[in-house]
Amino acid sequence: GKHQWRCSDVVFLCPDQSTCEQWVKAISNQITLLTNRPKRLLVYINPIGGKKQGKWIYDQKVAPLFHKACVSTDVIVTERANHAKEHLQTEADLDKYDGLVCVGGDGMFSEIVHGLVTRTQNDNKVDLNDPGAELARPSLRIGIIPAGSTDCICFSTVGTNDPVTSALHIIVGDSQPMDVCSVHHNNSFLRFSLSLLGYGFYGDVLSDSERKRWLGPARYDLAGVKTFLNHNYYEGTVSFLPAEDDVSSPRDKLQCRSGMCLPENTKQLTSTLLMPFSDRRDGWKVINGKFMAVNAACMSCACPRSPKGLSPAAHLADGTVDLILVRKCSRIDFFRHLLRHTNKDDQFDHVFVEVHRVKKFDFQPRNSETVSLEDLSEKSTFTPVCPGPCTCNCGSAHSSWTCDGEILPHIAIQVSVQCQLVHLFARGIEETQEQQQFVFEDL
Ligand SMILES: Nc1ncnc2c1ncn2[C@@H]1O[C@H](COP(=O)(O)OP(=O)(O)OP(=O)(O)O)[C@@H](O)[C@H]1O
Ligand SMILES: CCCCCCCCCCCCC/C=C/[C@@H](O)[C@H](CO)NC(C)=O
Ligand SMILES: [Ca+2]
Repeated sequence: GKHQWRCSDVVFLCPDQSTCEQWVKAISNQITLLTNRPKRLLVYINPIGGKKQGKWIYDQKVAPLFHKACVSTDVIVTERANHAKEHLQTEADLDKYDGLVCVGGDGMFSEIVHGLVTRTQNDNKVDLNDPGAELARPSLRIGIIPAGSTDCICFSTVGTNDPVTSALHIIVGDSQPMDVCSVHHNNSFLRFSLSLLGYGFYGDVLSDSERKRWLGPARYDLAGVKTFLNHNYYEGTVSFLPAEDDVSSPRDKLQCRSGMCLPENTKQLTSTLLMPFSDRRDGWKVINGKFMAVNAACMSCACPRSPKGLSPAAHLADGTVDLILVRKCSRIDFFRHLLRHTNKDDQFDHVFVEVHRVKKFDFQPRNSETVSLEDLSEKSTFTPVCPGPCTCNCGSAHSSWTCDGEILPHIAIQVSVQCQLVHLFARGIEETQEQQQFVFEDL
């Protein structure tokens, strides 16, 4: 139930010992032939993510399963932020492994993706600072054992944040391609975004919640209430290159399900992704406005707090990102919109909300960009950074971007989707039995 997998024992009865041994040998041989199953994994554990249970979860729930399945592991418990990233970038002997495992939350997974992807670009002499560069794809898959606060990437790719389920997807060698957004400031690479890139409301929530990390996962609730009460809006210009209209839409109610976002099914969607960078302004649209939030969801961003996610129909591996613009509105309207993140109502069905499926977008804050995080760091996000003296929540304030829970050092950014850049040990969210039954009856 609820996308959770469990181990189960199957008892085979046979007449004698030698038949039994033959069966065991035959089964072992068959399993050895399954080349998609990893045999050797490099595991990184973040001991301080979420409720600080990462090490316990791995030792108690995951390691025994890997042992049973004859998967050997090298385990590194991180000692500081960026430990895993730096190890992957410079030291790790990646040829020894069939995959990586991340025990932690979205921030820890982001570290591992940054380490692996940067290492792959260095090995292939690809310049990450070039926004038009075609990035090389890493050969190793990554498994996520959820042990964070939000675990959005695990939830959006598996349908649950359950360590045993994730361990079993790793053991059976599932493979799910995943889009990654690259974020640049001018010609300088800032970060990759794997789940939510958010300016305005979510940027402010994340800036504030980082100061409350000692509260654990509850920091998001407290920061959320505070940010909501502040009710800030921000002015800026969003320019974007839309995906082809006839392919799919963020409002088509077609949720990304297992098998949908496989390479053979997404050729049509990705065929025009490799356009020369000089042509980038052809077909672009520009929107100026006052925004409560500018959100870019590379995947649905489903998580326990928002079971359908910020963009329920976003696809994991179609080479697009859903750009959600929430314009200035009343507090009560914004509350209605936020509430719909948590229930089944359509969060885009408001006049002040628009959503676009795009391949690339730029954001430019009003008053042009000379503001960087260094300029902002001394000032609280809740004190508007205005050109002149100001005490109200006026539109000349700047927010900051949250990128998978990290704050970006710049506000003017350029974003492009790197189609299927990484692969996870996952298979996408499977239809539940009731959903399958429903489709069958419909047919
Ligand atoms: N040993 C460590 N000490 C301090 N920080 C660490 C350590 N190992 C990793 N980190 C950092 O901790 C940050 C948060 O970790 P993680 O994402 O696992 O948990 P979370 O923030 O609680 O969950 P979520 O991202 O799902 O909301 C990561 O950005 C990572 O860089
Ligand atoms: C009136 C009730 C309002 C409740 C609104 C709840 C909406 C929660 C939506 C959370 C979306 C999370 C998307 C994932 C983001 C992650 O990248 C990041 C790091 O883990 N986590 C957060 C919380 O930003
Ligand atoms: Ca996508």
